[in-house]
Amino acid sequence: MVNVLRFNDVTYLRNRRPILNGINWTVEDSQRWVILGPNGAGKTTLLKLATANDYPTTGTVDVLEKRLGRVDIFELRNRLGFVSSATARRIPANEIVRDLVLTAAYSVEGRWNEHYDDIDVRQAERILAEWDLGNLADNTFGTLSDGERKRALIARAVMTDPEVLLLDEPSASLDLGARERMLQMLSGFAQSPSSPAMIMVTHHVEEVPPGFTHVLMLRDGQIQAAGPIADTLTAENLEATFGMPFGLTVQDGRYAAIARP
Ligand SMILES: Nc1ncnc2c1ncn2[C@@H]1O[C@H](COP(=O)(O)OP(=O)(O)OP(=O)(O)O)[C@@H](O)[C@H]1O
Repeated sequence: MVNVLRFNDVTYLRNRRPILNGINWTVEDSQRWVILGPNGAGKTTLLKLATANDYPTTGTVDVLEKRLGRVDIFELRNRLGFVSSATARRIPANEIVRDLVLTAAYSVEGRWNEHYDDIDVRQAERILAEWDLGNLADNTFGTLSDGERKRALIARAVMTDPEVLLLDEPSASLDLGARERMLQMLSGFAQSPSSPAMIMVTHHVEEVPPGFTHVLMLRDGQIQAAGPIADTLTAENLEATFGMPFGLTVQDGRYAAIARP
């Protein structure tokens, strides 16, 4: 067992305001975590620390057993897969989908004159098929729908065989069909024993893919609840996290929450 993340008493202050406060959190390599919380709770900030894109004000963050502040963060980031809405903005509109995935193995965006090994080409084709992008492989990134772009970015992130895959709101802004397709794929990926640890931020319990094992519920920079999803994703904890009462149902591993009058 490897601890892919360990936050020890982490505080993150901006303008003397605690954006994260007293965070203690450990993620093991077999676990798939959902981070749930309202707007402004600190979810993206938590991911910034987990992806070695910032440092805690106090406390310690270990990523893949390396302490932030004592390790070459560029080397560390190469071992992580991270997809957020900012990732999409960095991709040129004329980038071909196949190249977008293939070039991840060579840490570049935009294909120049690299020579690609057969093994990487085969892996890219397999991943494109796995994320239902086979028919779109020759299209440019700019012509893809939002849902297709998100799948393409996840495919690019998994191309490098990351040791942890972090996703910031992968289902946001998708239509019902695209969201359900995304959830099915994330669920399948989460349930594969060969997949890396996963951490996914969302605002909605309806977007929790079956197969995710743990949930961390955040409000005002503090953990309201964290642990195995079956015990932790409860109506009581949702009320504590979102500040209003909910009725919560679970069917076939899918959650749904409706506000109680
Ligand atoms: N660099 C910064 N300087 C000042 N305030 C910041 C900074 N980064 C984040 N914040 C504030 O910290 C709070 C948490 O922000 P964060 O983006 O982490 O929340 P979030 O849970 O991801 O929200 P959302 O769901 O709306 O994306 C917000 O009130 C935000 O305005």
